[in-house]
Amino acid sequence: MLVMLGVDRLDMIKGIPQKILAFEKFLEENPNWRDKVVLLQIAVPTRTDVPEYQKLTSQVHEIVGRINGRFGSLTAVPIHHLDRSLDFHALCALYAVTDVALVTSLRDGMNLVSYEFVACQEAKKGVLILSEFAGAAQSLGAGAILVNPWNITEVAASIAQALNMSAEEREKRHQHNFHHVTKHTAQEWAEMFVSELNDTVVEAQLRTSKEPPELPQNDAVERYLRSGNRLLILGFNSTLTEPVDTSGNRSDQIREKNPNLHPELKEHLTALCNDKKTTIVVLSGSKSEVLDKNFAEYDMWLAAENGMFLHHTKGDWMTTMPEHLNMEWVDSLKHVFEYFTERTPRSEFEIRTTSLVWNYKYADVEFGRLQARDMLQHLWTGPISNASVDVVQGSRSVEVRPVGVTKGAAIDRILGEIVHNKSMTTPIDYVLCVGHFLGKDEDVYTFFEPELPSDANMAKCKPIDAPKLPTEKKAPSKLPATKSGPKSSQTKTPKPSPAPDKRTVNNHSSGSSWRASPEKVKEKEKMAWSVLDLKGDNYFSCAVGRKRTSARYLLGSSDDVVSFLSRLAKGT
Ligand SMILES: O=P(O)(O)OC[C@H]1O[C@H](O[C@H]2O[C@H](CO)[C@@H](O)[C@H](O)[C@H]2O)[C@H](O)[C@@H](O)[C@@H]1O
Repeated sequence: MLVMLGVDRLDMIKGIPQKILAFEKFLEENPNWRDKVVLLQIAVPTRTDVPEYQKLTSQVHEIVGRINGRFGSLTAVPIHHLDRSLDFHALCALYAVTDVALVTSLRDGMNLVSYEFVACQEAKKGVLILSEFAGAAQSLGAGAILVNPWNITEVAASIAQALNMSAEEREKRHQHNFHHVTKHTAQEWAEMFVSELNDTVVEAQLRTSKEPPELPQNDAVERYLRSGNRLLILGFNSTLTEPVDTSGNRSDQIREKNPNLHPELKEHLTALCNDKKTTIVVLSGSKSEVLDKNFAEYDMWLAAENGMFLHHTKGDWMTTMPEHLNMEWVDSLKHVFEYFTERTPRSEFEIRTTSLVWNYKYADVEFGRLQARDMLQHLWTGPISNASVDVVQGSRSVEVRPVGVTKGAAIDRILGEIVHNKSMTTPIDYVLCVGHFLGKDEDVYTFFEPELPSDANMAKCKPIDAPKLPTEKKAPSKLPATKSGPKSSQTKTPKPSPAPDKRTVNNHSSGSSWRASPEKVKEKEKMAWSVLDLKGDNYFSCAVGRKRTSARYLLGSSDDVVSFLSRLAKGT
């Protein structure tokens, strides 16, 4: 005898009459199954004093009675209907012995029963028939048989399909759902929720914070000249690139897809890169190929895809990606990005190794914004509703990346690698961090935030209670002997691949891995911290072309960045 199970509050939205009627139709059409399957319906009483609910109870009892009368025999009753709840252990036991669970909600926010059923089915690998109108259909839909509960014929056919399903197919479907239920736990949800909540706090602070002042260029140049070990972190797009017309006018002029390095920067950048006391890192969202194309000739560090890939222009690319970066969501999102790219003239869609980016910089601004709004709605209610991803909305773009991929999160690892590679023993005492970064990536500004500058006016311009990392980045009295540190074994070039998690080879023993072991990463991060001796006045974070920012200062455009860098290079 196979067991089918329904567990619902006895409520109109649960579609209990529809479920029982579908079961009746199934028995009608499949006489061979009579006496071989039983439907156990636990109908937990609710709002029993409300006449509509009393009516529903009578209606259900009447249908159950009729069906049992019609298909029952001396030895078997097709439906066991219980107007009661069960204690949790009994319920779990019941879930575990069930062959087919039947959820026919006409409307349901989520439907916990489907998750509980899947969680208890590790041994049995039963089938879940699930209403497409239950929220759970979004996450368990791929493993379940989805039905429209109003369509009695369809539900009856699905019951037949479930009962006759081969063991292999049951296993496959179960594994899909079991993986989902065990991976996306309440703990994971809570972490994501808190992280999103924190983001909204940061965004709100940015909205209410005062506009920072212009970069005090004279002071920044003077301090640069007086310091012994400088670190310059530069963004790429709209920071070091030639200005482009993004007025949103409808023009069909042909333009390069990727922006190019500002033509007036070359000479100054060369001079800065050749200065032994200066280390330059271009930290960009762009792919490694784009950065190589623009910066290969300079003696500097390139950090592509928001710091997930790193190399010195004379060395090989390596990854700084966290071990378990999940990119499973990419495939289900691609078609959404394609859909909006096709329908938004002059918008672009880029698949990076660690993110998907839709950019409407060159499209009609108003139309682009409307499309972006629709796209976000589409994303949130569909493919990413259960994925650990961040949707990063720019002024003219939408990006999706795994949670935790930000420039600020990567900088620790980048610094560790640079300090180790250069065998740096003099503390870094000057940091300039300039970019036209997305809000999410502004964490790179706060990463370096040391003590507040002595200037009282400056202090006022800082966002109140902005989230801060340790208040001062200071070297211990003794610097580590970095020269004897282990040599990096990361020696491969990142190749564009749609599924980076598949190529995170961690073959330390062979020495061919291009991901450092967690121990090595930690060691290098520690090293980075120990060579930072940054006083507030020697720290210049600067947002380009933005007004609301957590950076200390502003510059208007990439033209201003070039002119400032030329002053640093010339020492004027
Ligand atoms: O990472 P970078 O190379 O330094 O560039 C910064 C970001 O540039 C792009 O975003 C900017 O342009 C978008 C399109 O106009 C706009 O929506 C966003 O607000 C800007 O920040 C790029 O899309 C990002 O991936 C870069 O991180």
